[in-house]
Amino acid sequence: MVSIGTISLNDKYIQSFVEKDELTALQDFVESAHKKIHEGTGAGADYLGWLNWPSTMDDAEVSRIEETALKLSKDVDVLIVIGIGGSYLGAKAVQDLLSPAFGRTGLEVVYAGQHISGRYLEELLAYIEGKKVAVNVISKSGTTTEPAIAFRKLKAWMYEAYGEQEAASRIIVTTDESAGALRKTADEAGYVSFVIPGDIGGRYSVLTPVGLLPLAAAGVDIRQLLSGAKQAEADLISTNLEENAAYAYAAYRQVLNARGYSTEVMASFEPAMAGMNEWWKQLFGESEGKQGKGIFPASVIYSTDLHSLGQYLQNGRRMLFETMVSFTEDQQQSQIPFDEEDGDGLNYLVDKTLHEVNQQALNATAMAHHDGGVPILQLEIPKLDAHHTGYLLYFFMKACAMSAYLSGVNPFDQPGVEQYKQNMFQLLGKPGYEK
Ligand SMILES: O=P(O)(O)OC[C@H]1O[C@](O)(CO)[C@@H](O)[C@@H]1O
Repeated sequence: MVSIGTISLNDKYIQSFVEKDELTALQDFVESAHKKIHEGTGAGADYLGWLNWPSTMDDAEVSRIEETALKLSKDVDVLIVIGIGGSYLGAKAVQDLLSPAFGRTGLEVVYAGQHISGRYLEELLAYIEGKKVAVNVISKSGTTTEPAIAFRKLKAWMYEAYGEQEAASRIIVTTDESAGALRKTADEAGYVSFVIPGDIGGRYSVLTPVGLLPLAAAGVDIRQLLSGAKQAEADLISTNLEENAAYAYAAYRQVLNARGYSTEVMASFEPAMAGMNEWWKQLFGESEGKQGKGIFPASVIYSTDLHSLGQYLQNGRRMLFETMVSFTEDQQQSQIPFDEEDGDGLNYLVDKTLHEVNQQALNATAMAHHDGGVPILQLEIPKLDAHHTGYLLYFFMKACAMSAYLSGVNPFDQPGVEQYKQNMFQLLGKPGYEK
């Protein structure tokens, strides 16, 4: 168990697969990768801005985000966040994790520009008819096709619905400080704008205005989110694998990968984690999947997926390891009621809460999958709130940088994402892409 700091790494169900020596053998490599991260001596060092971001973010900018969100909450029914990949996954992940599943009150935050579905966009346009709408378009380049199409359509709708001046006051741009098509548009049209720091890539940008503005608009306490990340920044500094759970997680991943466990399944027993799983998949998938290397990131929500993928996890091809994320505190104390007839035979559980039952489901699944040949890492988080969510985000970013450097790749580029774009531009006849 590596438990210095807020998140503990429980390695109980890994010990029969990995010898302690295998992990400690990586200690020197961890130290060298740590230098790459902290001294900026590795590949992609121009994109290390996220490392000290929680402790250095300008407080006045946090206030400006909060003020903009407050104004939106008074003037607007629906905020449409337009972006793809790292431009929206973090905000959606945190919003889904921290907002109630039902009966969300206040400003509604919805997403567009993550795909080219005409059906989705037309349904969205029909949905916002008669509502007070604002748009936050998020794109560093401003030319990514999917969000650019969504923005063009929504902008046209807004100019038609509100007229030029009011529509412009309802558009907020988050983009590069000085470069790119969207910066030019924002400056020319006089849109309110926020800056994506030049040294922070999309998938590491959730704690910048990219994630913070939509989250503040959705009612998330962004100062608590940042305070958790700041604590993680301070905690996850040791190079000792016995003291730094993020580095131990990264090192275990690489040991397992070397043993042929090439797929990692992120598993949670909390359905609100589904969005976080998607954010995590982009973070690790884009950071590590290159040069023919990388652990394939997959995800499940249990118990739901125990009744779809559970069979495969238990008895299928043995190239999987699981990372189970759980929250320790029972925040709801939701009881199972007594039933006189006990037709379902559940009366034996009446003195237990759903949290306790769910925790035993996790233990039972971990035991079963372990016995079926699946190594399991367990990340234990004390509580599900904004502070601990901020901690978790930073934990994964730090672990990802370490893991990618350990595997010998640049954690901060994504050259492979271009290939489909080139083909698509050629097929669509974009000028300049004829060949
Ligand atoms: O912000 P942009 O330029 O629209 O790019 C969107 C996304 O595309 C990527 O560059 C590649 O998937 C991500 O890192 C980024 O979040």
